[in-house]
Amino acid sequence: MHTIDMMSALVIGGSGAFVSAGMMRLAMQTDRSLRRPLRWCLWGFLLLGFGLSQNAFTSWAWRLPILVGASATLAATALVSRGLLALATGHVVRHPALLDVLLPTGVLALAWTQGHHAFGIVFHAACLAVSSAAAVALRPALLAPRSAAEMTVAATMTFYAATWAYGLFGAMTYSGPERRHLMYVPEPALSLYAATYALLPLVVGALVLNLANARLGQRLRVQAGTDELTGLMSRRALHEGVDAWHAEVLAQGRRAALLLIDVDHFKRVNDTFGHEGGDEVLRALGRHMPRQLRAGTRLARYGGEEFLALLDAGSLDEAVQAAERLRASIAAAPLGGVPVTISVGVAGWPADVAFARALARADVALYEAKRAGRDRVVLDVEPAGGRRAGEAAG
Ligand SMILES: Nc1nc2c(ncn2[C@@H]2O[C@H](COP(=O)(O)OP(=O)(O)OP(=O)(O)O)[C@@H](O)[C@H]2O)c(=O)[nH]1
Repeated sequence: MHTIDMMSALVIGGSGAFVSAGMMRLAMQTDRSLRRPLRWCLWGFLLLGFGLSQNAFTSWAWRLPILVGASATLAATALVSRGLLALATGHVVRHPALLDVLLPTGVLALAWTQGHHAFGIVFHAACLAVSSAAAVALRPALLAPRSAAEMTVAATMTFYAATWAYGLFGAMTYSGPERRHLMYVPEPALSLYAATYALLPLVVGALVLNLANARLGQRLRVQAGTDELTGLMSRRALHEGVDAWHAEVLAQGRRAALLLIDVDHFKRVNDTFGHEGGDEVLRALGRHMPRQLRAGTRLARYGGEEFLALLDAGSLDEAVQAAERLRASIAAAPLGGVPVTISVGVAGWPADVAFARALARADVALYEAKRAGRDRVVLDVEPAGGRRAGEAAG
């Protein structure tokens, strides 16, 4: 009865592994960057499907299929673990993937010559070693997961390692006749094992896809939050956290200030040095400006040659001084081989004022700086009774 359960499990598990291999093939087409780990999983599932199904269908009298099935299962565990590890933690195992296939086959072939009991023990010990190594490597994903997918993968690998540990115990204490299906756990646990191994290829396949999706989403989020040319925060990323940042600064009893920064006569830079030369200046600004501003300042590329810095300062004067230091440092040294200057509009962002309103005030101040001759910093004075930007600082 249990033997038939095990055979059904091998058929179901084998089919599931082949379906999972197909899913890996499809996923590889959607995203090239994850091709390598997905390819390892694809080969792993193919081997697993082959190993499980040929064990279900070959004659009971043959012992060789047991060796082949065991080698395929062990190699599959190593390959899929390698893929899961790369997807969950970014850690890439260095040795060639072929070793994951050849090494288990060699070890098991040696053990096979020592009879079924020794073989069962070595097989379980090897599977336990491979799956435990993966579970240990995935520990960060279990203890401090960045996504539910990561945590589920780590939990599944831990569970999988535990099943091999119990299997090893079963193989070591087993003293009956040779079993064909390699599972030497006591009879009552056999059905549970059958169900587990029937479901596992599909569960792990779904997890691999989930993890690949999470990786992809993470990469897209980073890409969306980063300006491609300068490596600074994108306008969208700056907008996302802006209100929380404002509340935090005010809660600390500090002033929030906006520095709207625009490169002067940038059209001339492009006209003289070409668009590529202009891009190089923007890249150099992306490297230079964060070094000049205090750590923790949120700096984004806001438009073509326009940048926005969110500053927390003790006073608006302090913010103006920071802007002035930035302006002077850029005027003093050519960036990307091109001498450029910047104009900066500074505005305070008081409590109960919307971000858009504070930004509009910084824009007015920037306009004043341009109008007054560029290469300067102008502080906007929040209109009280209609005072205009530039009057206080100009
Ligand atoms: N190379 C390069 N140029 C850009 C990029 N984005 C915008 N620009 C150029 O920046 C220039 C901005 O020109 P304007 O808005 O007229 O201003 P300006 O020449 O800097 O003059 P002022 O701002 O008045 O000092 C335009 O020529 C845009 O084509 C970019 O990503 N790379």
